[in-house]
Amino acid sequence: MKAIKKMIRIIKQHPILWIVGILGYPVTTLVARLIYAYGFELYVEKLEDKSITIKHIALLLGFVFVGLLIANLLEYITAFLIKQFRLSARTNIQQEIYNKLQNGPISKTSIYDNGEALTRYNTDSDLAAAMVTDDVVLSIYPIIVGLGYIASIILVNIYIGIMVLIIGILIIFFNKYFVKYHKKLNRMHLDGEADFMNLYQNTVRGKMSIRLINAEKKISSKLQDKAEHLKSVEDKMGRMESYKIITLDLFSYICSTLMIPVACLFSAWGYISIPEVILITQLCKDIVIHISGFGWAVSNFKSHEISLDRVLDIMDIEDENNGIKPSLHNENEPLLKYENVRLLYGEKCVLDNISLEFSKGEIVMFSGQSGCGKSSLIKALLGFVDYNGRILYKGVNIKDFSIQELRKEVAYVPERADMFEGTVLDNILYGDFDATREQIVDALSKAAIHKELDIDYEVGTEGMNLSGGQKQRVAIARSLLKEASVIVLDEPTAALDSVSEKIILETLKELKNQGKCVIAITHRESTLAIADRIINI
Ligand SMILES: Nc1ncnc2c1ncn2[C@@H]1O[C@H](COP(=O)(O)OP(=O)(O)OP(=O)(O)O)[C@@H](O)[C@H]1O
Repeated sequence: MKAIKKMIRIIKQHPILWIVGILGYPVTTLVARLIYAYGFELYVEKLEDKSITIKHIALLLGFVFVGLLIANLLEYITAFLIKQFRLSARTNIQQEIYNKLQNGPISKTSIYDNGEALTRYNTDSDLAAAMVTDDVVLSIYPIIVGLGYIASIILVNIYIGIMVLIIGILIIFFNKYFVKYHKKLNRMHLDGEADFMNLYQNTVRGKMSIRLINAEKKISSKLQDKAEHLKSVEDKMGRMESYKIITLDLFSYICSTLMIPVACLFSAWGYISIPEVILITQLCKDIVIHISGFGWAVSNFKSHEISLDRVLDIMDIEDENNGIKPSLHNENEPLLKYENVRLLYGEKCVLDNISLEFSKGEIVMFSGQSGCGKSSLIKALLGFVDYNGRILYKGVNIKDFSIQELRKEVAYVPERADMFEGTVLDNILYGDFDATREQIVDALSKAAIHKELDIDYEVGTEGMNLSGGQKQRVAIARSLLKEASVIVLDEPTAALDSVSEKIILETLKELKNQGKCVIAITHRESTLAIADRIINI
């Protein structure tokens, strides 16, 4: 029941396509088989009253042929529909995962960075889509077709019908053990894959550091260990499938074969005719194969459910708050106020009982021991770290208005700024796509970058063609275009020479004179010198 509730999230995307695709295949197969059984029954009647003619045989063949042709055509169409649904479900899941990772709160989404995000995006979304489509079709198919057959056999001979039912229940019971084991293995496999991808990506990015510390062999053996762990889980999965074939399938075949002598016995006792023996044994074989197929489908269904859970973990994250727009500044209120703020990473408290005020037209700098929580304190303002207590902007609790609107008011230059594929100009324009050429040139010169870099210079993937200090200054130029009221800079001068630092400090003073509130984190004495207030954390 729980699984169905979870599946509905995905099915809701195209319910009609799903229903027709899921039901079409087993229903058309059943109809085709029933047409065949009906034709066979008519044939037996004619045989029994010895009135069979070539015309009857031709009619039977024609009847069966047309029936099967129509059924196959419908089967083909429904199989096509379910395939379409599966592909669109996978794409929709992937899009939702991507959007959630972009729009969900950073404090909740960052645990899915790297390999974990990739595994959930690729493997889990595919298996989750397979669960709501192929696994459901393969589970429903034997139920509908098997029950239809059992009903027909019960109609022909109630004792044989009940025997088949008992065998079916035994097979399903037997399969329970495999379901549990399959599920456990699948979880191990997905965790192992994410773990492997995490290390793999991490080492590809960090290849320079790895060479510098001569750790190639160590890292490569670590990666090898993880790959071997994955392989051993895959081996176990393969072995489980083999055990299943030699136990469950063998059991099913023995049962279906045993039905032939049983039906003959019933015939010898005069309960059923010879043609009925043929019909029953043929149907019994079919039923037992279907029931065993049901066992396989349930195993897959249950183990793929883990993937559905893993994609729902991400899909259920709520977007960042989209509350009201900020109200006008009440001149009596400080521009920004922290009230008894307690910063949290999950259960871990980083800073407690922080109360601070910031006004327009001032430069406030934070300094303090590494790891004491300076960056986290300003990240809370931007919604990147969870906290208790209140942060007020223009007198309004920031949790009450849209985080996107708030971010328009606050420009943030992190310690390690992200660069995106494209030119210096492309990267700066993220601050304001409508900026004029004069504004861009002005921002570049205030960020002390205009003499060094041409605006059409390609920054490369993740800014690999720029130095650390250049990246920082491009990020400062980007933030200057934003025209924000609060400018927050994390170690803005740490990677700069004294000439560039001087230009940046002049820019900060200019921002202050324009009535902006400048907040910076720094350890550098020369930078601290221009602060109106220094707060030691
Ligand atoms: N995503 C995270 N999850 C859990 N703990 C974190 C996370 N990010 C930071 N921390 C912890 O929070 C504490 C404060 O980190 P923060 O980066 O705010 O310190 P900082 O004062 O800015 O340090 P530095 O001067 O070295 O940059 C540290 O103990 C760090 O281990």
